[in-house]
Amino acid sequence: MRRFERKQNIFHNKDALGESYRPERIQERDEEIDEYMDALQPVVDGWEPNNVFLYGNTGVGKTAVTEYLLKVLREDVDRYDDIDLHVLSLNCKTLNSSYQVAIELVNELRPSGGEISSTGYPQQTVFKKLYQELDELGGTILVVLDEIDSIGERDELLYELPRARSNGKLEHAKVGIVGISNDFKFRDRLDPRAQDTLCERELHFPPYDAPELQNILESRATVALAEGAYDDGALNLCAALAARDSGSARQALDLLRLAGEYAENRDDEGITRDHVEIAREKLEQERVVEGMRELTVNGHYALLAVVSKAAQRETPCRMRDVYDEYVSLCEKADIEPLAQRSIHNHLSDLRMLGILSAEENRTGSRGNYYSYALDVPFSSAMTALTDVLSLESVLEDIRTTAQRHGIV
Ligand SMILES: Nc1ncnc2c1ncn2[C@@H]1O[C@H](COP(=O)(O)OP(=O)(O)OP(=O)(O)O)[C@@H](O)[C@H]1O
Repeated sequence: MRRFERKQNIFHNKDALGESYRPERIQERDEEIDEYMDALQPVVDGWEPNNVFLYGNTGVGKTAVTEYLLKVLREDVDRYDDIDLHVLSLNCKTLNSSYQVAIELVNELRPSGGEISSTGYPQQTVFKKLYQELDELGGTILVVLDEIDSIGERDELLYELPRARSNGKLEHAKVGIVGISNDFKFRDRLDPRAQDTLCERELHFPPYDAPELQNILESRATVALAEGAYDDGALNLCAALAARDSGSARQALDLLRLAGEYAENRDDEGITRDHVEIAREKLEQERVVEGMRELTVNGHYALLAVVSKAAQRETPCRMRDVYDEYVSLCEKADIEPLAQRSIHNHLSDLRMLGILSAEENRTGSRGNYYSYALDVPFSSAMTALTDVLSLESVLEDIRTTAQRHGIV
């Protein structure tokens, strides 16, 4: 039987490529950090904090920069005796109303054993309890709400909390909210009053380009990887792939970590571009499988229709043609097809998930239309569909057609 044996020829500190690692230094965000520091300056000056709203795609450093700056801020305000700074951080992912967020905040502020139950109170009672707790703590309190968009339409807390002091509900505490989101539409959907308060200072974090990701990776690789276990080529490719796809540092780091695992499992001496290519395929595959979980059966069929068109080398193809293909697949599977409008919505979802791409074509007087194509490798989409659809003969036909057209 094989036994475990320590392998550390590739990784020096693998955790440094993981999600929980806090980088010592933040690369490529000098401008955003400057703006962010300006927004937080009133804290150091002893005034009421600004409310700050940070937005940008996933993996572009919103959380990393926030954690880094709050650490610096805490250290720096230590020099001033008259500032008593507290930071309350909450990820709102599973909390979808002001009520739930307020309950979580109250419970975070209360000693263990003194928590309140998550149901059964009128909202204003929970808010009142929150103000009491905040006032008891006193000083300057920054409430960091990550993934704040989860709060949805019930966003009353976002305008009531920042106004609590001026409305006489807080006496001792000066509260500021730092909201973080990767949903670009969230801000526009907010109640106008909440929008005015929360977005007092807005900071946009744009996606990273390849040279920026290269620098971030280089700095992380020196901590995470063993000396001589990687070359610029491998880092370059991780940076280029992530920049082309999403501009996310998380994606670039994931690629590097996975490529390192492949190299390690195969007892190779260092990470090469080939390992990165394998890692890319694996990550893409995971993304499709993950995305597929969110789809209904008809979403799977909509994707199958595009996959079938791709097998015939007929993508990008128009909605009309995707729909005809979808109807014919439904007939083969003996299911009732949905109307074209619904399939259009499914294709939009697939596009949002990064599984399909859509190209806009201009036709002049007759308006514009979209052409759809796969945005993931054909083989990844096929594997994911094979897992969720029991349609062996249809899938086999598509596979044969693809082989005939030289698509693998
Ligand atoms: N400028 C940077 N310098 C160093 N590391 C970075 C930088 N930007 C991002 N990272 C790293 O990339 C990963 C993702 O960053 P982070 O979690 O901050 O992204 P985010 O914008 O908050 O994403 P999400 O919206 O998905 O929460 C983390 O491991 C983080 O340490």
